[in-house]
Amino acid sequence: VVGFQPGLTKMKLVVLVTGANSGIGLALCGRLLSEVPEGLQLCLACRNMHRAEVARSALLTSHPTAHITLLQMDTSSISSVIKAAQEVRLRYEHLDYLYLNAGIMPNPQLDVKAFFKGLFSSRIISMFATGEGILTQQDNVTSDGLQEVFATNLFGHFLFARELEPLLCHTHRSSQLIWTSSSNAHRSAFDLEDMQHRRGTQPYSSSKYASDLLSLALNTRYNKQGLYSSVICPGFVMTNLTYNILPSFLWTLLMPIFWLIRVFTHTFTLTPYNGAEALFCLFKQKPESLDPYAKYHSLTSGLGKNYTEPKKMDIDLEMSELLYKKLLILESHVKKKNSL
Ligand SMILES: NC(=O)C1=CN([C@@H]2O[C@H](COP(=O)(O)OP(=O)(O)OC[C@H]3O[C@@H](n4cnc5c(N)ncnc54)[C@H](OP(=O)(O)O)[C@@H]3O)[C@@H](O)[C@H]2O)C=CC1
Ligand SMILES: CC(C)CCC[C@@H](C)[C@H]1CC[C@H]2C3=CC[C@H]4[C@H](C)C(=O)CC[C@]4(C)[C@H]3CC[C@]12C
Repeated sequence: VVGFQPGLTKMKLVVLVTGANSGIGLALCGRLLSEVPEGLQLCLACRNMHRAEVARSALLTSHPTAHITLLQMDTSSISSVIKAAQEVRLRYEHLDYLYLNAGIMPNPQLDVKAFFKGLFSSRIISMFATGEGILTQQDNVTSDGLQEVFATNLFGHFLFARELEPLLCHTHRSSQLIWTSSSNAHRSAFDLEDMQHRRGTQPYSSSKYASDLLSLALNTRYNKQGLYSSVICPGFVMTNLTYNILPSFLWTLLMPIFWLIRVFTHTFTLTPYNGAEALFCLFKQKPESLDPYAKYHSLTSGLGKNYTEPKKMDIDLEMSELLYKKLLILESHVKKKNSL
């Protein structure tokens, strides 16, 4: 196990970040290490170990005394998630922070007509802030027979957190689950009868809305056991996830315009460092003080100042409970199928 030192977990805060080898996840790791250089046992959970090694080396270059371990996990694969959770249970007695950040938006398509229509409507600011109604994706099916976006962004994380329950639930010590959701999460894209979004063209929005609902249900279930869940939106950030939407030369041309747009909507955080603001902010908050109905947004002002703002989500308890029950049924189904 790369960088693993038994006994270390007793003194340090244990933080595990999924999708930690690039973008917002990697930026968060850098920010956490700058905040608590010595007091952190950081575990980077990544599907690609080569990229994980590169990320670990980069973090160690800027934080040479940091304790960083790696964990192989593909959140879209049931067996990989179960195996990774087993490994975490062997390594640690307790997890203080579990950042559920890995995510995909495969084959994104910009609806150019809807975009230009939106440009000349009153929806313009919200269109830029959320991307609502102008982006579609083409989903795939995993070898477990699940929709890939649902499996990667939501279900793999759900299963992982459930498998880590003994490390997350303690009456004398609190733990935090922090989901990287999105302002692109919309109720209209989500259907309880089709929670994997097999039929629609907005699996990304659906999976993020599901994570907002799930976070609420987790709070209902687990707060008494010291586990708190919250969701954040990093804003619009230039990362591998968004580069795919347009050709790279167009992004370069658009950059000055994006800096200008930031004057009107602070949601254009643009860099992974800025996007990680809300994730970093929640690290410093008492979980009991957080609002389970709020999404915490990373925002960057026209002058480049970062801050975090909570906004009420369009979710309700009844729907969150129904989703939770459906996820439990799917969990027992996939475990049975994998003979677990
Ligand atoms: N960029 C943006 O504007 C926004 C991003 N977000 C969310 O932020 C999160 C981070 O994305 P971002 O940093 O932008 O994009 P990146 O593509 O840079 O990061 C995504 C991370 O998730 C990992 N990942 C993807 N699929 C899997 C998988 N099956 N198993 C394990 N890890 C996986 C990637 O690993 P690998 O290198 O192996 O692909 C990578 O480390 C995502 O959840 C995204 O939805 C939310 C709102 C806006
Ligand atoms: C001149 C045009 C071709 C410029 C098109 C710009 C759009 C491609 C982008 C404008 C706003 C962007 C987004 C906003 C919200 C993001 C959301 C929070 C998320 O989770 C994923 C990515 C976004 C939808 C992002 C995607 C690109 C834009 C629509």
